[in-house]
Amino acid sequence: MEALKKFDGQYWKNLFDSRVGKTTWPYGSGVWSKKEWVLPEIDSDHIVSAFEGNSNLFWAERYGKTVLGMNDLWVKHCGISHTGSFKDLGMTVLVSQVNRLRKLGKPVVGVGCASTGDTSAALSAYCAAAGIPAIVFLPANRISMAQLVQPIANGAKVISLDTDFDGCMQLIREVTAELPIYLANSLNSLRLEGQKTAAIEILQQFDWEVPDWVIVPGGNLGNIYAFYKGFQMCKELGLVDRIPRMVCAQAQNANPLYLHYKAGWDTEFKPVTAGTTFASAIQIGDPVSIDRAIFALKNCDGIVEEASEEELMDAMSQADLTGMFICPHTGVALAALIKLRNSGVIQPNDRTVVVSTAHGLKFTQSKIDYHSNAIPDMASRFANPPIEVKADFGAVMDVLQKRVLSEYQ
Ligand SMILES: Cc1ncc(COP(=O)(O)O)c(C=O)c1O
Ligand SMILES: N[C@@H](CCOP(=O)(O)O)C(=O)O
Repeated sequence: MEALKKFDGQYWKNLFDSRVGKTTWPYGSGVWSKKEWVLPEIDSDHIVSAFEGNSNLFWAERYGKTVLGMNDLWVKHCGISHTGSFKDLGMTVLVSQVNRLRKLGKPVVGVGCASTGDTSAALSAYCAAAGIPAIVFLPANRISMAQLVQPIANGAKVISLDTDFDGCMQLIREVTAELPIYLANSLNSLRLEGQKTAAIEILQQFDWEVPDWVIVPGGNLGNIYAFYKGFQMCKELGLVDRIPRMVCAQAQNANPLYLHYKAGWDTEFKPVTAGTTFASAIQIGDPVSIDRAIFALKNCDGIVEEASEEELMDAMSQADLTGMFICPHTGVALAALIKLRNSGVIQPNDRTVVVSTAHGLKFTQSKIDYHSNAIPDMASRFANPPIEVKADFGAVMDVLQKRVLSEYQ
């Protein structure tokens, strides 16, 4: 920070703005366009990048106005990315550093992680791009098919374990303590250095105006800290004069941070056994970045909210009906927003950013189940199942009359 403070806020804003929309290596990446703040000393030739970042900050006009009575609701689509989740932002940094270490002759034989599906996808892709062996520990039958196929296709060693994510995490920590395999989960701060650029990017996309709220779905809890760090650096280095309040949103079935927040922060943190949730990538009971998350939330006057399965699926489905195609984790964040709007904590004119963490196409089975009304004990209020019609002109006209034209009469 001392070195960065030699330049003023305007210098950094001009530098970062000058790199947007260019392809100059490596600054065309949203992460590496902030290289001086991320990993300044790495040689550009050692960087492994898919030009990640620079993701769409989408004005959710229809959803905001019709569902929440809000004018200034935005969705930061971090999941519209190389491997379909925000993990690319951190993985480019971690794998670049490993690439550098290997080029310097350090004994790193491979990189390993435990994963609920997105970290493994990102690790496998970046390692494959650099020719570095990747080893991923996955909880058997707990991740989506689209997520599972990603490391398989990218040539990683996929170890499917008969345990949950927390069990996989425990094992990978033990294994990497014994073998020269580099640990790629978010307790490695290189990951967070990359992920923090999404926060800087939000400020940049708002022309360095600070939103009132940023809502982030939380699981292993690295990302909420990464966002805090990005915002805080912008404040400390003079690019903005305040930071937003943040909300960490958890699934009710995997809510250890929420329980800790409700208990008043000062009690001892108790991990939980995470239950099944459609937001499967945040089915985590013993988050590795718990201390960082608490630090971040305390320092931004943050809030933790939770969402039931029905609330998160309804929120996701209703958002999809306004043209988005979001993942269930983003549904958790939107459900938290609905609660905070209803309780008056978030005001109609507050500028609010919901962080969308993965692409909806990775979680199509949950959408199919919802729209087929196939989820037990769920009303699926926004289900839109296909209408099966005989291939006959009269039958088709009949259906259109009843299901389409009648709505306009
Ligand atoms: C899609 C998705 N959303 C949210 C999260 C939560 O991020 P974090 O683990 O950094 O809290 C994860 C991973 O945990 C994820 O894969
Ligand atoms: N959702 C994550 C869980 C692991 O998180 P990490 O950020 O610590 O790697 C995943 O996709 O694996």
